[in-house]
Amino acid sequence: MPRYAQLVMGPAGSGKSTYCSTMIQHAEAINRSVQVVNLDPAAEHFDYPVMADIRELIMVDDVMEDESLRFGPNGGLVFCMEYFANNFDWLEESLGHVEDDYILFDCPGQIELYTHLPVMRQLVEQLQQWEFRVCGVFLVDSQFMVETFKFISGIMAALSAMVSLEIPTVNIMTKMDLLSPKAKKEIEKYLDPDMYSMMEDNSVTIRSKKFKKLTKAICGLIDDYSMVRFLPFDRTDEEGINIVLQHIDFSIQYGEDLEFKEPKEPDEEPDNTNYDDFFQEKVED
Ligand SMILES: Nc1nc2c(ncn2[C@@H]2O[C@H](COP(=O)(O)OP(=O)(O)OP(=O)(O)O)[C@@H](O)[C@H]2O)c(=O)[nH]1
Ligand SMILES: [Mg+2]
Repeated sequence: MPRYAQLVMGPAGSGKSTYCSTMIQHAEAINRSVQVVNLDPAAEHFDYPVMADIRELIMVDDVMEDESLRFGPNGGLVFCMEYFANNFDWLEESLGHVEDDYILFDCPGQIELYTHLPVMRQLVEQLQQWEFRVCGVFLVDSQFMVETFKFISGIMAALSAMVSLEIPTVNIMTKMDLLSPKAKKEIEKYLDPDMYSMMEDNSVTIRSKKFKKLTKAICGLIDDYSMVRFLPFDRTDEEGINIVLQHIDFSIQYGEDLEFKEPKEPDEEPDNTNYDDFFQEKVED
């Protein structure tokens, strides 16, 4: 039986930990068992119960205080994640092996983890070896997405995670509840974007010819391959949260192995319908 995982990623402060705790509450409300693993060695506080916590293995503060290492916060985090990648047996032990597990991994916010460092990919490969079906969930703060160029850079970050991890990914715009009604209307066009027209709308503001060409090529790539779409995430909207969860479940085929219930026989069908006779008559005609 497969197990299921969501890798919750995104830039610092994009709402990863809040997403995890919202999902846990939602899962409880719909009577589903979902658990969270904290993979952020610098996490200070989060308001969900954890199944495992990377800080039991290693903490950024300890690494920074170490006289021989002398790391700052970002170098310290990279060191921690590399240490984690060399000690996956800790994770295996913490996860145990429960069939049909559904686990959210709350990842750190350093963007370099998703662009060029190998640790997240190693984690994905390891989880797949443990029979997990993994879905990437890439969060971007909607507050930073209401302008075309910010939007393009958000998309590029999501794309680089998708390309480097090679797993199905669902992109999410968080903190929708903070947007004004006007900004909400404005952001609709970014949820299912038409990159070509977006580029046309804004090309007046680009002065450099070279930069214009490059931006156009990037927009074309994104549009031609329909690579990035965003789902809105408002933590106060149960229905919206359910839609997000359904998209993720679909991408990892959650529920496919659940027992199928026979549909009820329709009442209106007469008991004495004899299909053999029906077809027999047709043939004879
Ligand atoms: N109003 C509102 N605030 C949110 C939402 N999601 C997150 N926040 C706030 O944004 C801040 C950062 O949220 P976190 O969930 O800690 O973000 P994170 O991505 O886990 O941050 P790091 O782990 O530091 O990278 C917190 O103050 C949250 O309360 C949301 O959907 N709505
Ligand atoms: Mg967090």
